Amino acid sequence: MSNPQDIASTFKRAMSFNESGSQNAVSTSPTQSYLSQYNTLSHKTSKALKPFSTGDIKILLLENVNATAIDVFKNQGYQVEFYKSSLPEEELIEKIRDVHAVGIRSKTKLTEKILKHAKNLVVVGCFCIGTNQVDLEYAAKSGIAVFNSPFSNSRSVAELVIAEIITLARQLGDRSIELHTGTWNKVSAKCWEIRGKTLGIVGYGHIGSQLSVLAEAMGMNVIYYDVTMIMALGNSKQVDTLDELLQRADFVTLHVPATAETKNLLSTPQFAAMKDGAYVINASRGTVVDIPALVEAMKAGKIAGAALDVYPHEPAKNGEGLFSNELNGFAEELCSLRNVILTPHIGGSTEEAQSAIGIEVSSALTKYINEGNSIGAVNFPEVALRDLDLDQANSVRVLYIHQNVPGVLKTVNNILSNHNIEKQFTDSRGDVAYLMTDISDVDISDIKSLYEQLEQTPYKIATRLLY
Ligand SMILES: NC(=O)C1=CN([C@@H]2O[C@H](COP(=O)(O)OP(=O)(O)OC[C@H]3O[C@@H](n4cnc5c(N)ncnc54)[C@H](O)[C@@H]3O)[C@@H](O)[C@H]2O)C=CC1
Ligand SMILES: O=C(O)C(=O)COP(=O)(O)O
Repeated sequence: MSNPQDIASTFKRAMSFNESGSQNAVSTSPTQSYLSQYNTLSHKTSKALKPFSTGDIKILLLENVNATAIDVFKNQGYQVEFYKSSLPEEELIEKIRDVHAVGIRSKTKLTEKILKHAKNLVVVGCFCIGTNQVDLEYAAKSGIAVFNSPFSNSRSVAELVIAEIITLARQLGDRSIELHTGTWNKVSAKCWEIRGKTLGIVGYGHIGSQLSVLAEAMGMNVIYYDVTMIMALGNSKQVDTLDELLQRADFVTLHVPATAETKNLLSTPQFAAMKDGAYVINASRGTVVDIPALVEAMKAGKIAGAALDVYPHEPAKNGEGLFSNELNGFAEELCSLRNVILTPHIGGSTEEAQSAIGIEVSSALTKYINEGNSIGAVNFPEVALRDLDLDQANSVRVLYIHQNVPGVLKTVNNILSNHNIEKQFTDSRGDVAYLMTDISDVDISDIKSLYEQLEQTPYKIATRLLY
């Protein structure tokens, strides 16, 4: 990973324009920006025509994103506004209006309704794995790139699940609650070793496969079901259907994303298909298990225990309970059941994971803001060029996001044709395309006109010039 502090310094030319377009020197003190850019997005106000330096970049961080991220952003000279929790919708709409980047975790929903108000937003950072909380398609069509951390908390989740397998098998939660409330209850009935038992993993991606290795090391047999064919690690075996997995597993654990296909992936028929006395673990998303159906299966004695880390409606901040959201109508019954472990979405909540995610996602955002590099974006064409050649006189990087239709490249290159094109790279993803071009021999007085011509092209979504 490149040192984030180096990123801005690759753009050493200290120039900017004021609103009348005349040239100004920008301070190059270590805490200030070296970067100048024109920036706008198609639906944004004319205010965005005012160029800014990195010191003008505003970052909104929600949900207690790790301090490592704040350090990375502050080292760039960005302005950072930080909140420990997610924000209510109305407040979020207010806060998101002016910012260039927003950092969230799994709780904050960035819907079309909210993103519509984000007039200057260039990039979203999900400081977690899941990106289901963001309207990725609307973001892409609005020229907003979204990044996440694909695996920095995978190990933390896998370790939590290992702990839960043993905790359920030995009824540790119940024994602990009993003794905390004064009852000595020494039992071995229906308490098991996990050695030799079968773990069924649904979703054999980063987390599922990591868990597979740990579970085998403890003597479990591992089978897994995934919609794609994936290489088996160790002695684990892929099965052809979810039903086969459910019929064979003593423990079923879910590691799939929240999609339309995974909604209620485990419901009444699936619980019925499972072994009598099997256990269920869900640390994926709250939509994946039909909790009322789970409650019924547990009350009937079919399922011997469950560990849930995620819920359909999670509280916005610490201190609130599951009961505080009336949509969680199942909460009371769930809490009354024995051998149920309920955790507040802490699968990825370790010091190691959070600090790694903080650095990884903030660095990706910084590279995108400062260089236009979109490699790793989850919703966006992936484009990068090597560093802008600073020895090259009067070079400018043109970042141009547009609708993916024929003829755009011709139009743009016509506009750029008075300059030497040093490097150019384009990529498309669905309806959106992203063109990055380094041009040289640009007289500084031409930049504004170049920008305005690009802005007037018919299929433009957003234009930024870095120089
Ligand atoms: N509890 C927590 O704190 C955390 C929860 N998560 C959740 O765990 C999920 C999985 O994370 P990763 O393993 O990193 O994701 P991943 O993308 O590496 O793996 C997901 C796997 O699920 C498979 N899959 C998708 N749809 C499926 C279906 N209908 N049936 C069977 N398999 C299906 C995919 O092919 C893929 O192999 C994330 O999407 C996130 O929602 C992730 C991190 C922390
Ligand atoms: O990484 C994920 O997808 C998670 O679910 C973890 O979410 P969090 O960062 O704890 O809000």
